[in-house]
Amino acid sequence: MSGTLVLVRHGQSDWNLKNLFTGWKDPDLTELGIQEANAGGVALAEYGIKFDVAYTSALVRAQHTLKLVLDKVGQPDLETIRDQALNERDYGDLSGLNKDDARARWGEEQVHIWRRSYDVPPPGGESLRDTGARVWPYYLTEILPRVLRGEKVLVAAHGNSLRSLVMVLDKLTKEGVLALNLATGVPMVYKLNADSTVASKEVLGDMSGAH
Ligand SMILES: O=C(O)[C@@H](CO)OP(=O)(O)O
Repeated sequence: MSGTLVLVRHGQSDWNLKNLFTGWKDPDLTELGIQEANAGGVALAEYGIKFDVAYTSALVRAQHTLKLVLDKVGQPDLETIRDQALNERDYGDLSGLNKDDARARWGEEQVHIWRRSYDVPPPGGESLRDTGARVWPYYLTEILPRVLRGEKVLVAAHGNSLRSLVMVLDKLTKEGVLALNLATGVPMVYKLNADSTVASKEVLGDMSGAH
């Protein structure tokens, strides 16, 4: 057995609440988002884990989530590395638009394809494959080596940047990833083998609450 990788999606953001495509825009957490992040931190504290390092994106909602989780696990001063490689998928021209307005304009099916498909990019933005093309190399070169050294690594990031990672870790197909929605503030605990394959996955909470 090698190390442990914990992934957590940020809590509800102001733009999740307003039902706006967010991408690289930078809203903070709502009150509910703060509660969700705190609940994730409590779940990790009860699980009994102490981290060696944390990673997050260049966006406030993920950084704020990480801070709340680290406070709950009693490690407020943990080494933290921020990198835009872990940012949310760039939503391009959809950024800032209301998701219901987009459905009315382009149709339910087209909007679902932009939101959840593997390789269809929203206009001017990144597909999940494009997002994975920056998340996965960052994971392989920066995060995975530390896990393989036996460290316990926490990553606080975003719905789609984490979907691109979970797709590979869980060996999901292009079709399988369509149905993957990550809940906000619910930690996913992966134990990795020395060859970097997944030995076990545990979800510390209810995955039904995606925004
Ligand atoms: O707006 C976004 O950036 C994301 C995450 O909230 O939305 P979606 O659920 O469409 O991937």
